[in-house]
Amino acid sequence: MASITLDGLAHAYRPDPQGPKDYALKEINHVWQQGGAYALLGPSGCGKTTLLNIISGLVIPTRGRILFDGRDVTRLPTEARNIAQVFQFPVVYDTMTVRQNLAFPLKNRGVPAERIRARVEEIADRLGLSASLDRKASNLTADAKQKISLGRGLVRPDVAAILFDEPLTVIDPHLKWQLRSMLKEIHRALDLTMIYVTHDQTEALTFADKVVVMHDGAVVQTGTPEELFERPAHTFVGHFIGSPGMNVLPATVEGSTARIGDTTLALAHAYPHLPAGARIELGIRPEFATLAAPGDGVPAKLNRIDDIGRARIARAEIAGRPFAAMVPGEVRLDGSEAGIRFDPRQIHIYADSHLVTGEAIR
Ligand SMILES: Nc1ncnc2c1ncn2[C@@H]1O[C@H](COP(=O)(O)OP(=O)(O)OP(=O)(O)O)[C@@H](O)[C@H]1O
Repeated sequence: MASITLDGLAHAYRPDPQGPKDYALKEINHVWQQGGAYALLGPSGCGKTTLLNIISGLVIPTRGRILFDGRDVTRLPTEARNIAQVFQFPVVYDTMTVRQNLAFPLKNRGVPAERIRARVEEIADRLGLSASLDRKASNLTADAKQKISLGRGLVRPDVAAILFDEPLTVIDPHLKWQLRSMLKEIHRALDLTMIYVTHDQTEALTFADKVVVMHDGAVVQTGTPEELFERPAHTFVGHFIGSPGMNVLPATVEGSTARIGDTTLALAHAYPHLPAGARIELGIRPEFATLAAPGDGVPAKLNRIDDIGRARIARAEIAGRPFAAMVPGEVRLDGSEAGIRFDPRQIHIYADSHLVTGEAIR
């Protein structure tokens, strides 16, 4: 296992990149700590695969270096990097048994037979494959085949890292949660550095200790699932994580007050140094905004109420912008006129999409 350092890494597919828009991956500096469980999360086209391919050696970056335990591997081919990869679709040898498939990466490296047997049985046990060890892989379901692929990625104890590229795509939805928790257990037990690429926030947040969120070729936040929820560093993180995502409204902020339309809100912090000319927005998660009667809080137009089982969510508009808020049991409204109360401690202020840290109010 190794720590992996991305040092000033950037990549453009075109040969003569001029500005940031020409880069599929904008400059990134990051350290994946040895033994960490990471997710690389972002929508399609944000640059996840490009970054994964740079780590695995399939793509040589336009700029910057990649270091494994301090050793520069930027120009080393995949075979020389000592990493394991698990892809979206199963990669198994159909003519081999499950046992032979799992043993393959170890046999290839000349590991003694007894150690292979013990390791294969351990990994099979952890993935729930023990009963099929001596069956031909060809007769198994797509789920079981993908478990074999995962097993082949996990079987070598000496890899620098294991890269998972959307590994649960073919897995039946009701088995996904089970495999995610298996992977988490395996991570805890085996001290492996794992990087898990996905566009699915549930997969990322349940698997990873640290999530790296990418947007438009750039890393916009790296944090624990709690940090991403409680303090989104970028409005994109607020939107992308959470269901529904964070509400974002244009606002005018002066000191410790914010104006939305004609309403003034008191903030829990002061913002005396907002950058001049920046686009200022206020963000608040639906969990911290509550539907209320007209005249209470910020005026809103209520469109509908969704019952999502654990809660009821008001779908409303504030100053013409969509806004989601919690519906308390006691609220009674006639028609669409409503108010929305904000918890001031949970309001975030953004300048040009980036979080601004407030100061204590004197
Ligand atoms: N070989 C390539 N040549 C040119 N442009 C590419 C190439 N591969 C990717 N791109 C572009 O680079 C950007 C990032 O793509 P990338 O595949 O890394 O994103 P992603 O987040 O992995 O998306 P997905 O989840 O759809 O695979 C996209 O705009 C894509 O069109």
